Amino acid sequence: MSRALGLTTSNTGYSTKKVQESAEFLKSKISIFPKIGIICGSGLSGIGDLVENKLVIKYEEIPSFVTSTVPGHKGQLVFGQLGGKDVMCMQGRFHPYEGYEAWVVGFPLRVMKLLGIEIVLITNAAGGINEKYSVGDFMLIKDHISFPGFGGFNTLRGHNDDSFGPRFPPMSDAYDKNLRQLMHESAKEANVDQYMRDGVYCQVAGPNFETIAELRMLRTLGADAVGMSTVQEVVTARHCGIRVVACSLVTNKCVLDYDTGLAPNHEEVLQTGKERAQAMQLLVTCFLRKLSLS
Ligand SMILES: O=P(O)(O)O[C@H]1O[C@H](CO)[C@@H](O)[C@H]1O
Ligand SMILES: Nc1nc2[nH]cnc2c(=O)[nH]1
Repeated sequence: MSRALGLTTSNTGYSTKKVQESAEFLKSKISIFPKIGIICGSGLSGIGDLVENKLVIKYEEIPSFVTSTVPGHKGQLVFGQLGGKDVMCMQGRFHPYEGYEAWVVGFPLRVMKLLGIEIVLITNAAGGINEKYSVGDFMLIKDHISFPGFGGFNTLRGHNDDSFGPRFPPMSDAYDKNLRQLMHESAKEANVDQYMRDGVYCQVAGPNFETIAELRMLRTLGADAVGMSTVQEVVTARHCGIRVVACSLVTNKCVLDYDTGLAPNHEEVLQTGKERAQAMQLLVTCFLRKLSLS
């Protein structure tokens, strides 16, 4: 245990040895090395079900992978083809509120890097703060705010392995402009562009949903949607040079007024995921088809 800056932690950060062990294990199982990673958000694991010629590897089989404890997250990697591209798909992610250290949450992205992943497509379920958003809309993430990050819950905290990336990586270009453009074009082609928004994702620690006062504060700060994931994955990916495109599904409208009697719940989140699964799958498949790899 160490005590620094008022934060008590046993976190020593990423262990390159552990990342290498995970990557070596996966390399021994696969014969095709994809360049695209996909992360399925809550209720969106159907994207992984569409993968063809599947090789499924449960997280508990992979050295140093933890398990997904949240309903709607299957907890397995799927290798195969989607939209004509070789992909590695995470059906289930790790969240800070599950009790995992920040580096554990971002760990799979380092493993992706060693496997040769160049682009990661991240999805999540989020509550819509922007009053123009409707349930079922997609929000292409153009930027983020991370409250856990501000509080020191940073995936890059601890020893920096320079072979992955610099000590102080920029995040001004976290969400790749060209990939966002391609996602918009894909939305047109998939005929879902009327649901497509561009916005700022705000990560909170969870697992409780926000109070009304908190949501009003997030709105004032410029957040368009709120969730409990994604940022540790994005920061880890960008640190080691993986390009990122990320899309939220607005699964519920955040309640910003008192006395409505309305309250969010995870069942509603999963239900919207179910209802919008096909549209999200179409969008992702279209994007992959249009993507040209170097
Ligand atoms: O971000 P994903 O994993 O999609 O899940 C979102 O949905 C859950 C809440 O219903 C939280 O875990 C939140 O982060
Ligand atoms: N924090 C948070 N996460 C979510 N995930 C899906 N909806 C929500 C929400 O309203 N708030």
